[in-house]
Amino acid sequence: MLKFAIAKGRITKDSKELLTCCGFDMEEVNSSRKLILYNADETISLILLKAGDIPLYVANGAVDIGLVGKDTVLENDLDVYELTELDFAKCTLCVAGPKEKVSLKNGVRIATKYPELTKKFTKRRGIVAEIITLSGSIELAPLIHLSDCIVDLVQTGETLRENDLIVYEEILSIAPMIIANKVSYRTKSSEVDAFINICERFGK
Ligand SMILES: Nc1ncnc2c1ncn2[C@@H]1O[C@H](COP(=O)(O)OP(=O)(O)OP(=O)(O)O)[C@@H](O)[C@H]1O
Ligand SMILES: O=P(O)(O)OC[C@H]1O[C@H](OP(=O)(O)OP(=O)(O)O)[C@H](O)[C@@H]1O
Repeated sequence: MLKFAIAKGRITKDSKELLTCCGFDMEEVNSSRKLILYNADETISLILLKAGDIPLYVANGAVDIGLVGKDTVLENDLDVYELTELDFAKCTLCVAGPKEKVSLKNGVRIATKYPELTKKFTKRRGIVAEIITLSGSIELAPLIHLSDCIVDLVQTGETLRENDLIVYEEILSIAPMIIANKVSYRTKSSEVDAFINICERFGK
């Protein structure tokens, strides 16, 4: 049986077609409080986790594969295979801030859920920033002067618009991706390949 981790919430909803095709009952996926569910022919177990924990579960082999945003994979930088990127729920990791533009210079205060990616970005820029790590509602930080600007995901741009913020710069394109445990990839190769085929068919 293939152990497949997915984040509860947004990604699960966006992956409805894929999960249905794998034989999962979406009503059960969306309403059950169970954290492990099985598909119809019991070939795949679905492990429901917080997005940020998935790379760790995959890296240590507690699960075989995971469907998780590229942002989370890069932020955690663990030893997993990055197998394929899917073509839905795309967004962009951006630097954003108040309309009266703040310059990205030494000492700039950046709020983010992505401290490692932000560190890499500021290093590439040759600046030393104060990185403020938050776990949500990132757009709030510059509004109440906790930070000067933010590094966060932008999809429709609605959250920025409604909070009078603008994109300063795009850092990285983000899409959901499939990651695999390195041992599982060898020992369960036919199951993993079959699963990837379904993902690529339904993730486009
Ligand atoms: N606005 C968005 N548009 C498209 N994809 C997004 C968007 N926001 C997040 N994602 C993707 O979905 C993944 C999970 O995001 P989600 O907001 O559901 O969880 P989280 O913020 O990591 O945790 P939680 O909301 O459970 O505290 C992200 O890692 C990212 O890849
Ligand atoms: O461009 P948009 O379509 O408005 O999407 C962008 C928003 O979506 C994500 O937030 P999420 O919904 O995960 O909320 P949280 O980070 O506050 O938990 C992201 O962190 C942005 O705030």
